[in-house]
Amino acid sequence: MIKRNKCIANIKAGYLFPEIAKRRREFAAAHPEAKIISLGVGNTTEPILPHIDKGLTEGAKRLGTVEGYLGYTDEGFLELRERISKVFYQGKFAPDEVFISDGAKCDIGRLQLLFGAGTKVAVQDPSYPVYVDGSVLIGAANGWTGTGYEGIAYLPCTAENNYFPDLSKLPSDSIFYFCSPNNPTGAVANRVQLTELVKAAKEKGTVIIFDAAYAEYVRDPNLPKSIFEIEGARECAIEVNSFSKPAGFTGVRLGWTIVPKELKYAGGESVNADWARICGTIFNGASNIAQWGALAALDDEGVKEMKELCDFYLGSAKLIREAVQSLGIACVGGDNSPYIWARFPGRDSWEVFAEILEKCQVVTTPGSGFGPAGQSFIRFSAFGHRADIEEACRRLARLKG
Ligand SMILES: Cc1ncc(COP(=O)(O)O)c(/C=N/[C@@H](CCC(=O)O)C(=O)O)c1O
Repeated sequence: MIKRNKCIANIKAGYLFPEIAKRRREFAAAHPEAKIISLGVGNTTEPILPHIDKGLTEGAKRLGTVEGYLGYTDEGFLELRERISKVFYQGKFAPDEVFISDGAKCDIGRLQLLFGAGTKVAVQDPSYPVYVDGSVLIGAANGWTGTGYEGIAYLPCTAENNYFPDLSKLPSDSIFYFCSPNNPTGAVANRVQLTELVKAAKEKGTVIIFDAAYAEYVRDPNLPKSIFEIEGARECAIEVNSFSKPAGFTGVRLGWTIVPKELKYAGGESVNADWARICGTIFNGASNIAQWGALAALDDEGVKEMKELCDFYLGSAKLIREAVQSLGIACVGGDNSPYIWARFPGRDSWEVFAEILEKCQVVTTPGSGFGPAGQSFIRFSAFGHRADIEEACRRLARLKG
């Protein structure tokens, strides 16, 4: 009989968000009258705005015509790769450094293949679970020790260090997943911090995998939206990004990864060439319809619509932050990100999750699901219809006393 892949045996049962969905179903079954509101999974809820939606629908119609039909497009439409470079990176990347994908999570999973088993992995703690779970699945980390996975370097990002890690703890010759604006803390690294990060990575031979999935939520003009705003990043960083949160493409599926040609392995081989080989071998390209939608999102009208959508969710984040703060609960985030990170000192995150669900019929995300340093925190997501956000904020008052 075939033996089970030990890497899958190593991973704790249940990815975070399906576990939350399971507990929500159980609660709903026990309380059929409850009108549950989700401030949990960061899944967009608002309709795609007209100009971008027209890009998708016209793209779909094109497929029904002889002259418009397109099959496989491999690394993606040349025009889309050029426009991503122009709109987000001042044109400083050649099209063959821009890889179109079916989403940032999918690319994060595939990027693990570039570095494979036995690579040292460092993450911010807390952070998006895919970095750690993906590393365990590929064999770059081992079993659960009770507080974390063996082989992962967890770099705490806490109130005490203003949610920026101590880079002296960054292992050499590792890959370091860095997310800014951060999921779940909402912290955005400033230019000085990212400059320190690039300097440390180059000194240590570390590759930064910079996850910029929430970059379009940054509203402070002094805060960087990309690691490539920092001198020297081309030699030590890969950037992953997505249309999910700025355009509402969580179900449409369209992301991209930037792999600069300057990025080399220890032996001088090209990481960009290997990424092209991996994508060409196990990925048959993003949907053409999604790519036409992304092209619409990147013209002047589409860029305006993405800003409008992000502003809408940021408005909801502000309401949640005010509601949580009015309870005397310390929290961060929500100003340049759609997540609020609230601290419940001395409490177990899953217990607070259960209390909020019980008392308020509101689903949240327990901070411990993002890593050991997330214990005693709760993440509130601003992705919801405004009426639901307002109702959830009213209900949170039940936590008083
Ligand atoms: C830092 C970060 N990077 C990538 C993604 C997913 O991007 P896409 O695969 O492009 O939709 C996400 C999505 N996160 C949501 C959805 C959950 C999930 O993707 O597993 C959440 O944290 O609630 C993310 O937070």
